[in-house]
Amino acid sequence: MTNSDAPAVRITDLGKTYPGAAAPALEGVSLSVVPGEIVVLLGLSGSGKSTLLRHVNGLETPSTGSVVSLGQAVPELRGQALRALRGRIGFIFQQFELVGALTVIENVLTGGLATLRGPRVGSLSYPRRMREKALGHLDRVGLLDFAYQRADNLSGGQQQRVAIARALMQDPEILLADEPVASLDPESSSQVMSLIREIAAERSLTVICSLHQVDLALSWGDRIIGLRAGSVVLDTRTDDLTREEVMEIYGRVATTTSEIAALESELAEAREQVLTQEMRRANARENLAEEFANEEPA
Ligand SMILES: Nc1ncnc2c1ncn2[C@@H]1O[C@H](COP(=O)(O)OP(=O)(O)OP(=O)(O)O)[C@@H](O)[C@H]1O
Repeated sequence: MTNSDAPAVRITDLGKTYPGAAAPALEGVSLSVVPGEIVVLLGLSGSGKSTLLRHVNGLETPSTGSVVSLGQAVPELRGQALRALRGRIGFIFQQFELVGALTVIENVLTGGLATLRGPRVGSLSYPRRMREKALGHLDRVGLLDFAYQRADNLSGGQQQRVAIARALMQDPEILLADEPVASLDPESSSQVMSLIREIAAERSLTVICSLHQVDLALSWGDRIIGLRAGSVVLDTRTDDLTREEVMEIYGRVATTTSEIAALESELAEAREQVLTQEMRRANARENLAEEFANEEPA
């Protein structure tokens, strides 16, 4: 195998059981993702999508099996080596994870912090070349005019575009997206998903994205990986995949429109619960970040 044939991600027999959990979050998961591929993870809430994504950049450690990202055995990496790998893998979250009290450009600049030493306060404390790069990314996501506004003045769709610009500051080779449009309205969702696809094509990025929307997954991804209770139950290119085949991921055969509608309303409810929990966590994180930013130097 030449280097260019090497998978961007190779996962072999991955298992993950969280401490104290009655059942594994992942079990026997094996898959390879080739460079430039756009993969969607689909499955009910709790099926293991986030856990799988978080193994790709070492945010989780496997209980069994192996994860190789960009040629490196992720669970074996520590310290600087792990940080260096994470620098090559961008991550976009459902709740954007911006610091609302900071300006848009400062949020984007934090994406390049790993390359600098010491803390930075205010966009002018970053090198000029980084500010220019950040403005370029903001231009690419259509938000140049918003660069000096507070991030929390922007709509959800705009905030997610800022998060994309922030991820681009890392010059990532892989982009992981954990339900990036779950909290957006349909129009903003479609703008954000189109933007991710366009940017992935421009930069030959490998993308692994978890979604809840079956139709979006079918029209957007090159390949769908379906998870049910931590195991892969479908792994197929989207070209000749039908909606009914995809619905089988959800553990029952949904052939009629009303069955699909019932299942989707169940999904929407589950999503709502997750969203509420994540909003609580995001608020807590943001309060901490603001406290930290306002702290008097010792
Ligand atoms: N940090 C954690 N500690 C303990 N259990 C966890 C942790 N994170 C996830 N789990 C459990 O692991 C299982 C898989 O969760 P995961 O978040 O990966 O699923 P998901 O498919 O991403 O769900 P959702 O669509 O709701 O985000 C669930 O049973 C969940 O409760």
